[in-house]
Amino acid sequence: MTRLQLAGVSVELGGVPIVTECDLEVGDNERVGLVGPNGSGKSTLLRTVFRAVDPVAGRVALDGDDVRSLSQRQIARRAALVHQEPVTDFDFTVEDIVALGRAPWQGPFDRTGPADHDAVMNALARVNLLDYRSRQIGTLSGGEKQRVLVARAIAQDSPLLLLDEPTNHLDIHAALDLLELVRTLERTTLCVLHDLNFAASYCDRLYVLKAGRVVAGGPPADVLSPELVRDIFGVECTHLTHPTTGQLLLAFSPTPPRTPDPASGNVPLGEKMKSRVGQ
Ligand SMILES: Nc1ncnc2c1ncn2[C@@H]1O[C@H](COP(=O)(O)OP(=O)(O)OP(=O)(O)O)[C@@H](O)[C@H]1O
Repeated sequence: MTRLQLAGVSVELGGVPIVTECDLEVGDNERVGLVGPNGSGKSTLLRTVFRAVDPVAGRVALDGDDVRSLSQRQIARRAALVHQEPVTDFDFTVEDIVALGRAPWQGPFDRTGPADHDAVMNALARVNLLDYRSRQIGTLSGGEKQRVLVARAIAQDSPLLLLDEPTNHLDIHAALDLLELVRTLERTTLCVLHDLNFAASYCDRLYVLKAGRVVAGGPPADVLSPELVRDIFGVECTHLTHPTTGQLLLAFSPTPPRTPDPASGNVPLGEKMKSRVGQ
């Protein structure tokens, strides 16, 4: 049983407010998505769970326990993170990286035991990377490295999964496979997603962040209204129904171009590019 709660969380970085008074909850076995424009604070919110950054106000709690009262090991036993940074440690094999997921369960002088080995092999099999286990991590493609990070989180065997753009680098087949895999893991999940159709079809509930504030929360079909998508992302969106699954499908089109205003320096990107190529 795992529940994540963020209550009134505010974060400052370098003295600048990045996240302001965020309330967010992920219930046991729920899959919750976090969406919002680039720079809106999604990764920063995830980072508060691991105390990579501490809020200046509010509380982050795992199963009711303030994360500030937990050691890093205790947090890692409850929550695993699949982050965005590329893995570049050339000296490590794929198996070494996935085995790091077992560290929270091992004592300082423990050697990797049969149970750890089984967990690592099982995790590699779940992401179809068993044949890659002896490869140096630096020799893998971006999508393969992403799957290694997911395998590490599976091996970590914590009830809460935090995923920061897990479909980054993945082709459409691999992306759908990965989302389906995470669904079958049946863990409590908070997932940052940029693809709103993935968010709509994969998540039970969504939160929308804008400039560090939670501006909407609820079931995807309610949250991702054409009005909200226009307001938050600046694009037009139409709700369709998938012909076979019956799920919500969002179709996007650009908003009508804004009138360029060179005097204010507020020139849309497309206009800037045209002027650069002399059109
Ligand atoms: N150490 C820092 N000092 C100052 N500002 C920072 C620092 N780290 C991040 N930021 C800023 O915080 C804001 C939120 O960043 P964050 O990575 O949380 O956004 P995000 O919503 O995850 O973005 P993206 O979708 O692009 O990954 C950004 O404007 C970023 O530039």
